[in-house]
Amino acid sequence: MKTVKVVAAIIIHNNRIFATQRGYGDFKDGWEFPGGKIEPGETPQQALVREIKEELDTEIEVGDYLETVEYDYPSFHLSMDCFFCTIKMGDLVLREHEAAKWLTVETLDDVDWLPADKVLIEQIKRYLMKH
Ligand SMILES: Nc1nc2c([nH]c(=O)n2[C@H]2C[C@H](O)[C@@H](COP(=O)(O)OP(=O)(O)OP(=O)(O)O)O2)c(=O)[nH]1
Repeated sequence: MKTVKVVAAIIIHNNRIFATQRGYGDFKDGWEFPGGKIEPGETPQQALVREIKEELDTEIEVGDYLETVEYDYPSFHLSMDCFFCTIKMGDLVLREHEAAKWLTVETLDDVDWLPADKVLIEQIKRYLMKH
């Protein structure tokens, strides 16, 4: 099975996390962390800065690494590096996503996360409670 290498931004602001809803494709309407595929020659951090600029017209600072999610979808294996990020400049304009929400520890479970993301949610809650 082919492996798709992805990087995802857990954007944090005032103790809230930015979740986005996919606007197209196989996972349309699922909720995710913004990001995308790492291109050849890029570090995960460089890919993340590029993706967030493209998708949300915003410059981010990539901070703490959380974990790499390994997940088998029916047609590919996903390997997704996840980093906490903060906003340097920009207003998170939705250029590709159909919706977005700022979620708190209490509301993090309220959206329908993509299957691979579910394992991350408990960890993010713990992180938010510690910081
Ligand atoms: N960005 C992101 N992708 C995720 C998450 N969870 C998850 O399973 N994925 C999957 C969905 C996609 O198959 C892949 C992300 O790649 P992508 O954002 O470049 O996907 P895409 O379908 O838009 O691909 P493309 O049109 O650019 O080829 O990872 C997540 O939290 N964030």
